[in-house]
Amino acid sequence: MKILSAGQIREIDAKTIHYEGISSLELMKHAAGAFYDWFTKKYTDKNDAILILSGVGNNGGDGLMVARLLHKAGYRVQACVVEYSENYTEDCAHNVRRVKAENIPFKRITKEKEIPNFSEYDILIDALFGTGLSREITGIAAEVIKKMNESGKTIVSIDVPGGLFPDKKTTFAVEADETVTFQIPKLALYLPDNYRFVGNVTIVNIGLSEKAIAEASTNRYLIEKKDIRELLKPLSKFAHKGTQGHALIIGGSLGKTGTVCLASKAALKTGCGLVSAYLPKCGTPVIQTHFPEAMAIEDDNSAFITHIDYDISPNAIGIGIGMGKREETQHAFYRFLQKNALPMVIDADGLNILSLHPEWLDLLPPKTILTPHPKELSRLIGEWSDDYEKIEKATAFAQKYRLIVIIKGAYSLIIDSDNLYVNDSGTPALATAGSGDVLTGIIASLLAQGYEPGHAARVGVYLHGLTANLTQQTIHPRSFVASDIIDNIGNAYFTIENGMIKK
Ligand SMILES: NC(=O)C1=CN([C@@H]2O[C@H](COP(=O)(O)OP(=O)(O)OC[C@H]3O[C@@H](n4cnc5c(N)ncnc54)[C@H](O)[C@@H]3O)[C@@H](O)[C@H]2O)[C@H](O)CC1
Ligand SMILES: [K+]
Repeated sequence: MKILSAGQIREIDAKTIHYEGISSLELMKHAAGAFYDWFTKKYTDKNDAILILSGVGNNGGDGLMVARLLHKAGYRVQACVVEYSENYTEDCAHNVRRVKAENIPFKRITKEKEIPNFSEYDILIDALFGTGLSREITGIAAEVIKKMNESGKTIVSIDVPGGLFPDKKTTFAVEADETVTFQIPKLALYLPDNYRFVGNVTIVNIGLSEKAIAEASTNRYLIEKKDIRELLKPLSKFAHKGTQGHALIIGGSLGKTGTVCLASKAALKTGCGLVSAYLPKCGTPVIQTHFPEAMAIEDDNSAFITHIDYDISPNAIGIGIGMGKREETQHAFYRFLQKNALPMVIDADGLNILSLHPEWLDLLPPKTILTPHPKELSRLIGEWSDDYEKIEKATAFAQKYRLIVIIKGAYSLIIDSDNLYVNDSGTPALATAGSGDVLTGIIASLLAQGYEPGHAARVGVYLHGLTANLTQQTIHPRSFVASDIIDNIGNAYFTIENGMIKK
C-alpha cells in the first residue's frame, strides 16, 4: 500500500470528488461513517461519556459528523469546537449547523476557562487537526491538547493525532491511544519517535478513488499481506531437499551457541532443504543435541571462530550472530568476506565488526542484507537527530554500498535502493532474546531458496512479525519466546497463503 504525503492526499481527495462525481461533504460522510463503524465495534458501552473535540477544518467536520452518528445511535455525546481560528471550512460549518439542529449538546471553546472538565468523560475523540496542519500549535488548541494529554482518559484520534506533522518531526501533539487513519498510510504514523502520539494505528477505507491513488507516485510502501502472498514462491510437487536451497549459518561463541541453533532451526522451518551451521567446537554438541536436522561444521577453536573454511556449497549465508568481536574472529570474517560472493544476511556482531572496519563494507556482494537494531545502526551510520534524518542517513548508506538495510523496531523499516517499506506485522512480544537470531535464519533461508534479496527481506520481516500476531490469544506476550516464532512460521505461511485468519 502506498504511503503518501499530506500534499498527495489532498490531491487524491480533490481527484476523488472530480472522478467519482461526489461532493466533498459526501466524502466526509464516508470518512465519518468508516470511523463510526470502527469505533462502535470497539467501544460498545453506550453509557460511556464521549467528548468530541473538533477543530475548524475538515478534520473537525469529520469529528462533528461522528458526533451526529454516535448521538443517533444512542451514545452519550458532547460535541465541542475548539475555535483556534474563525476560518471554518464549509463542510465543518455545515456540520456545526447540523449538530445544533439535531439538539446534540454543543460548546464553542475560545478561551481556557471554557475547556470542559475532562474527568467527567470516558473517551475523548480528537478531531482538532488532521493532515491540514501547517504550523506548530499555539493558543487555545495547545491548551486543550495539554489538558487532554494530562487527563489520563482514552483518546481516539481521527485520521492523525492533532498536531502530528504527517511529513516532518513533531514535538507536541495529542497523545492518542488509538489512531484511525483514512485509507492512506502516512509515514509519521509508523516512526518510533511518534509512537507516544499515535498509539495503535488502524487504517479504514473511505472510498477514495483507486485511479487517483494509482496516479500518485511514491517510493514508500506499507507492506500488506497480499503483497507478501504475491512474492511467495510456489512449492513444486517435485521438490526435494536438493532443490529447496542450502543455507549456511555462521556464528556463535562460548555461551552464545544458542543463537546459531535458533537461526538454523528457523531457516529449516522457513523452507530451505538443507541447513548447515558453522560454529566453534563448543557449539557442535549443542546443535546436534537440540537440532539434529542441521549439519554442523566445526571451527578449529573450541570457544570462538578463528577461520571460516568449509567444503560444502550453500546457496546463501546468515552470519554474525553470537560471534563476538575477538581479533581472530574479525580476521576470519575479513578473509571470508574477501572470497564470498553468495547472497548474505549479516546481523549482530557481524554488523559490529563492520562498524569497526567500515572499509570492509566494500567487500559485501550487492544486495547483502543488514539487519541492525537502532544501536547497531548508529554504530554504522552515526547518530541522527530524528527519525527522518535516520531514514535519510540509512538510505544514503544503503545506496553507497548497494545494500539492503532492515532497521528493526516495532515497525521495521526496509530500505532497498530508493524504496522504503514499512512492516506493521508483529507485536511487542517479539522484543525477546533470540528474536533477531530467528529473523537472520528466516532471511538466510529465503535467500537460499532463491528469493531476490529485496523480496527475502520483506517476506522474512513480515513472516517473523506475523507469528506474534497469530499467537496473541494463545501465548501471553510476556511469555512468548524466540522458539515460539519458529514454531509458528508454518502458521504464518498458512495465513498468508489462505488469507483466512486476519492478523
Ligand atoms: N483524506 C481525505 O481524502 C479526506 C480527509 N478529510 C479530513 O480532512 C482533514 C484535512 O482537513 P483540512 O481542512 O485540510 O485541515 P485540518 O482540519 O487538518 O486543519 C485545520 C485547519 O487549520 C489550519 N491550520 C493548520 N495548522 C494550524 C495551526 N497550527 N494553528 C491554527 N490553524 C492551523 C489549516 O489552514 C486548516 O484549514 C483530514 O485529516 C481528514 O480528517 C475529509 O473529511 C474526508 C476526505
Ligand atoms: K485528529
